[in-house]
Amino acid sequence: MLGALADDFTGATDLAMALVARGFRTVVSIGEAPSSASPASASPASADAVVVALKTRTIEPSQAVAASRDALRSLQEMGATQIYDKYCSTFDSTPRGNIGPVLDALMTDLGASLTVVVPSFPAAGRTVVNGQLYVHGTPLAESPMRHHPLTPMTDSDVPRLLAAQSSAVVRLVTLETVRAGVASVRAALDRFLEDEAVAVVVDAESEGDLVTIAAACADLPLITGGSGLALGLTGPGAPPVRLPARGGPQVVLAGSASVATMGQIEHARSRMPHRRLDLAELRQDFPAHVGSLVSWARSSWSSSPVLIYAVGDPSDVEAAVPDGAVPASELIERALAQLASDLADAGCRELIVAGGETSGAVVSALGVRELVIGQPVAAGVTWASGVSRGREMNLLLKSGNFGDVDLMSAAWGVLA
Ligand SMILES: Nc1ncnc2c1ncn2[C@@H]1O[C@H](COP(=O)(O)OP(=O)(O)OP(=O)(O)O)[C@@H](O)[C@H]1O
Ligand SMILES: O=C(O)[C@@H](O)C(=O)CO
Repeated sequence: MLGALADDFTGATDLAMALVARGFRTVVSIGEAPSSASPASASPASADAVVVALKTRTIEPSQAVAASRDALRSLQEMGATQIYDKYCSTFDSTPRGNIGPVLDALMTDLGASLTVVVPSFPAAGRTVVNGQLYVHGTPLAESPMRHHPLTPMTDSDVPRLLAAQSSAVVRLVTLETVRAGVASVRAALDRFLEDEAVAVVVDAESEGDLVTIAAACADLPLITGGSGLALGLTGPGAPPVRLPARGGPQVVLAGSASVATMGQIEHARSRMPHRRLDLAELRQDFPAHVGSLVSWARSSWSSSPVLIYAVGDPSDVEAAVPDGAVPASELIERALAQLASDLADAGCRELIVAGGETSGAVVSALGVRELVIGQPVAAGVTWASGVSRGREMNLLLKSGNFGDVDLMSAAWGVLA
């Protein structure tokens, strides 16, 4: 069995959909290893891959390490023979972590002397050449990720980013070696082996490169990267699951401030009823503001999906927290989580959530323990289903920068 841990929930479904596409019967477990009450279609006993969805990207490094170690232990108890540490294809992190500290801890616990670091995800425009991470051809530090509210990325050099937060010796394998084939990559990795733990950043520009890298890493106890590396893995050929439409009201909750999400919000605003969360009102009377949005959604959702969002324009992002106030990110995550919970109670069984941190807050509030992966929607974006308070719900957890501009209105059609 392949055991994986993802540092956010959208990343978990991104990886799981890649594994499903490669023939793995895959279960996504929320926050911990699966229970025995998994859906029969993907019970952990019969799973070829288990992805544990964590919310560790931006928490204290020590907490991220502890949660990742717990997840590793559970995966090992379930018989995982290789571990896949999934982080963002744009290496979202701060100089303190959490990619490095988690990688260090997993290497120690697994007794791994060497691992690879492969953020590339060419289908979503993320490539690594000479250790430099590009987003649709633009260096990461010049891309909109520079202005991310929680993990602003101001350097494009993956070895340097990693070295700042990891105690492993950091090395690089360039594209030339990758293009020379599996044996060349394997030989390069072997040459880097030394007494200390070694993390090797490996260039990849195409899916063919990722297939080569995955083959060269088949024997490593730990591999790390975005979801692209999974394209080189091969499962036993389990058929994909087709989720049914659930009927009833459809809701979009967007906490992401990413450029792609803003474009999708703008597109959706001309097609569906919409409201923006008001930070001042949330600070003044949180329950009243959330309550008014619940009433508005219920009176608006009979003939169209409804959209509630946090950021429609970059100027909506709160740069500095007013003195003594709760940070905007915390308020917005709490508000969207409460809205998801109240709207599910009011009958919503189909929900799109934009943003990884946001998805973590929403899915936890819904009490969903496991996700089954259904129909793909776009690169890295998929429908999934989970049980919330005894009811099956269809959930689409969208990474901030993923999906076409019409995703918020078009994705529902994939379920029909
Ligand atoms: N107006 C705002 N001011 C400051 N922070 C905000 C504002 N609106 C939203 N946020 C916060 O920004 C963060 C966005 O992170 P989230 O992971 O949800 O989206 P993303 O980074 O675009 O997605 P992903 O991680 O999948 O790429 C959330 O914590 C959210 O609460
Ligand atoms: O790898 C990615 O880009 C996504 O799965 C993600 O983690 C964004 O939060």
